[in-house]
Amino acid sequence: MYLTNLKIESDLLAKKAIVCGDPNRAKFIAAELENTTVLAENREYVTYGGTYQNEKVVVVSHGVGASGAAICFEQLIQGGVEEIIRVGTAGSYQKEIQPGSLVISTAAVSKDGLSKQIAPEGFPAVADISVTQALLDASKKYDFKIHSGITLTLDVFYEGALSFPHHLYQKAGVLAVEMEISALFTIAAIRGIKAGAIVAIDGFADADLAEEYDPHNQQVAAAIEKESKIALEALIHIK
Ligand SMILES: O=P(O)(O)O[C@H]1O[C@H](CO)[C@@H](O)[C@H]1O
Ligand SMILES: O=c1cc[nH]c(=O)[nH]1
Repeated sequence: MYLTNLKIESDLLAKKAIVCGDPNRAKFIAAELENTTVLAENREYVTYGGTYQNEKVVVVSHGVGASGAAICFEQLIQGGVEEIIRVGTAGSYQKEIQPGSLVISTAAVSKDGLSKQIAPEGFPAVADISVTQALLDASKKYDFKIHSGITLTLDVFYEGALSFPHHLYQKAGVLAVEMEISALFTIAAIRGIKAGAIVAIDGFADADLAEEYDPHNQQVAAAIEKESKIALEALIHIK
């Protein structure tokens, strides 16, 4: 089957995929594979293939935002992918979750536009339990404090005339905010595949907590390196 937006023949894909927003991060993660090749490129969607500990894996960038990312997720699933881990970045809602930390998302609040247009109101966006367990197990190999809990998925990066009530979600104990996880978890549930997500914290999302936003510093780069290794390790050990 030819997957139009990814511009790839499905038989080039693997059953296991790492996805991330940034095409450069996909390249960085793919460098951890053996026999890495660029399989396809179109728009924000760049697909790498290779093996990790002898398992066939693809690494695919999905761009920024749930709607574009959903095209990527749907086509990967149409192409036979059965397990997907998102390796992202997010803004923290909690003072103790500092930039450079990692968060495993166990579920996401669907504040994106896409999820509510593909599933009924109130449909939960939940990570697959075996993928989450694999991420938690893989993270134990690193001497690094990793948080796990609920994240929030939003379409908004810059506020407009309306303010988003970040403080309510902060008060409710949501750990971090990003822009694609709820779409991934919702699509995975509807299509019957397994998905999970880990994010590197690159700053504080809420204005009350905000410090200077610098997602390109060394601390964040180190966290991205760590989450990439954790995700690859987890991907090949999902039970
Ligand atoms: O770093 P990625 O994976 O792109 O994730 C986060 O970063 C982007 C915003 O800068 C959004 O896509 C958000 O979800
Ligand atoms: O969506 C995002 C991603 C990273 N950091 C944020 O504050 N928001």
